[in-house]
Amino acid sequence: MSKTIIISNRLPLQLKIHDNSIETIPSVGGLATGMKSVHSGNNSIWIGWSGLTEGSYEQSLQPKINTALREHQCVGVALSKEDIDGFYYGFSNNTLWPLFHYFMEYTEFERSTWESYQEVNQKFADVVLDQIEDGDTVWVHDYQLLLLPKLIRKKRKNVSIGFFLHIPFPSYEVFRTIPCREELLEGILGSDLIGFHTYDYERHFLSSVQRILGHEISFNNVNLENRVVKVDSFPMGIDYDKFYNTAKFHNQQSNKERSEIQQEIDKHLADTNKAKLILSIDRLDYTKGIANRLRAFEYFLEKYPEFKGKARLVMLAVPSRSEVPQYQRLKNEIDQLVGRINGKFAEVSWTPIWYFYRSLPFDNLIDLYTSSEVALLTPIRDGMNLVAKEYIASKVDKKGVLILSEMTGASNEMSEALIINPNNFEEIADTLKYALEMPEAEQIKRNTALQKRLKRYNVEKWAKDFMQALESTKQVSKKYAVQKLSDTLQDDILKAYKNARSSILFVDYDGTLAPFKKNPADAKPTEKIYTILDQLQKSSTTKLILITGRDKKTFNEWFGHKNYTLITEHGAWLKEEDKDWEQMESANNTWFESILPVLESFTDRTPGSLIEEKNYSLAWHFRNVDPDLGKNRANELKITIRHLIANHNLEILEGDKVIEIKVSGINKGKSAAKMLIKQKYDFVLAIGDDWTDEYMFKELPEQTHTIKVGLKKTVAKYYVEDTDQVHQLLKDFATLAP
Ligand SMILES: O=P(O)(O)OC[C@H]1O[C@H](O[C@H]2O[C@H](CO)[C@@H](O)[C@H](O)[C@H]2O)[C@H](O)[C@@H](O)[C@@H]1O
Ligand SMILES: O=c1ccn([C@@H]2O[C@H](COP(=O)(O)OP(=O)(O)O)[C@@H](O)[C@H]2O)c(=O)[nH]1
Repeated sequence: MSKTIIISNRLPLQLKIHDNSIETIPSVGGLATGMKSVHSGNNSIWIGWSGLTEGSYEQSLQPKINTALREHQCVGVALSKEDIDGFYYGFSNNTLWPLFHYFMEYTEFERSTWESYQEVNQKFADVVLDQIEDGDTVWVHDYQLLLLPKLIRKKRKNVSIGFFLHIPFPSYEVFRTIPCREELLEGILGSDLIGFHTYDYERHFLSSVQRILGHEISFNNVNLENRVVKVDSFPMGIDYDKFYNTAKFHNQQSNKERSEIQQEIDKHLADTNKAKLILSIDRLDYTKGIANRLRAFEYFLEKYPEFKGKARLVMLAVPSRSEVPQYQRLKNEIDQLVGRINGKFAEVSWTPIWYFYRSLPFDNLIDLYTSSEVALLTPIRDGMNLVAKEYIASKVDKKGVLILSEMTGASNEMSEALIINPNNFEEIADTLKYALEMPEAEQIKRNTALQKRLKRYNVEKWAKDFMQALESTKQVSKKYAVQKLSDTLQDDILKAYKNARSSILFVDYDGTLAPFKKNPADAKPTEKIYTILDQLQKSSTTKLILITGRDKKTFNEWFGHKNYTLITEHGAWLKEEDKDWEQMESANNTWFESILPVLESFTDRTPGSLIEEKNYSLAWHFRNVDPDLGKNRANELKITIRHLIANHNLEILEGDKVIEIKVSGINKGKSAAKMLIKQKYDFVLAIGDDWTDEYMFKELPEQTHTIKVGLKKTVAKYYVEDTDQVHQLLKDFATLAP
């Protein structure tokens, strides 16, 4: 039975060793609770780091550790202290974390931590590969494991791989600054489905993939040579019922049953001078805007002194990544700020800030959520921010006001909150005043709408949606109605070829025999290509035809000395084996003088584009142009030359990143069909990769074996993954050739 494998840096439980016995502490974070529905039953395992470093405990404890993990269907990845320093504190949290949150000034690139990151991703891959079987589904989580999807796919082709990023994906302009940008993108693209919290992160990712790796994007699909990767947004939810029901339960508790913290808060509430509580909860992280929040609160008290003694900030900062220098500096800054502000404003019966630097158990979090009139969450950047959602879910009476930074992923879905720019103190101060004075009816109205949405799209729904989308990515090739050329199908085709008395093979060049190069002139045939073609050419019963959009001159240079049959410029020219070139279609190029100046003006203002002049056609290439600009200019070009095309009886062919203008009625389909009139063949095969080859696939007789290179929209019957597979196929033909 196939299983699901969840992989994240941290496991849903952390291990601690006390006097040779092992304590398992369940993780309370959103991910652990959210994945409960996926990580249940006997058919799922969770792979991650247990929190223990190699060498920090007696080796004899290892079996006990494994058993403790196994009881929770977990498998540990053993990491050393050096791994944690390089991979976790180093590359993950000193490079990727600040860069992805737009803190470029904190981002350090170090060769050694990058190496450690690669090694640890490989360690994760080794454990996964040990556990995985064909047909399994894998869900990889977060920025610590960006290389993992590719490492798994390299070894296991028949598994479904999903990846979800919990933090923002930055804009291309920021992402491009990282030296190992290609490796990171290629690592993620090992997946079948890539998920983000918001559409913005999704489009930033797609833009980087398009600009850095040059892959074609259609809607939210990345078209790789051999696969389609789906990219989508899935805003993570929370376990709504857990927060709501616990808060409800707390509200019903008697004084004695209540927690110590709650009793302290109750005392405060009973005070005649009770101040309204403004809550903030976050890990102590520079992305959370804690220092800004304190300064904004100070400004608020200065601007609206009437709130002195009437409002109090309760700030819970959870210790985090304390080995990273930026976090240590931030801790000092916050300690000082809290001290200064409290010193400046405190009165005998009131201090403006209650500051806790620790983590609190779940029940105490609920106490804070239910007792605070306002939540003030001001991250400078935050992938989602689950605290915002938890605060609203805990408001059983629907009273309370959420002030939320527009830089959080959560703000996209929580428009009924008071949304602020965390850098605008004026706005924060005014919004705080508005929140503290908001009529109850308005609070209830806003929170009713928010709760409804949070309850519906809870974390279980989020996980289910992701898994369903991953399942449906398997259907993509079905959508294109083209079948993968499996080993069995290939054997059938080879058998038919072997039995045929005469065969004809139409083989396209660029993207089929030779992979694309930045400069078309560089895509020269290799020795390997010549060897395969030479072998095929030897067969007395096979006619091999190279059919291309390229110009006669180039093909003559590359293949003129061979005896292959060549068709160039889509069918304008034909060279049959050792004969001379002959014109296949009557064509002229007198129209060049009207079109060339237009193409030149487009080339001048479109950096990276170039014109290819053939005998009877002109091609405008934009492979090396910024992808958006290229697309826009190509559309503009088509409109600009529309009337010229009509006047000269020309037509436009759209290839892969190329617009070609040529005499109407010449195409690969027509010329291939002409070759079949000359002689009868009982085996016909056509293979090509782009739009111009579709003419062949359409025009050739129904029984033709039509093969597309790459999984793209096509009328061909089968597809192969890449040029390597084409080489292999042609080699097999050559071996069988009579
Ligand atoms: O494991 P740590 O280094 O201690 O960090 C804790 C987690 O922080 C990050 O959380 C993110 O995920 C949340 C849920 O999707 C999201 O709401 C938040 O905005 C993110 O910052 C990190 O992504 C996790 O991997 C860490 O475990
Ligand atoms: O003492 C605490 C404070 C917070 N949290 C939890 O930590 C998570 C913080 O998630 P968020 O998305 O807000 O930010 P992150 O820390 O993941 O960047 C929330 O689920 C909180 O309930 C916790 O478990 N203990």
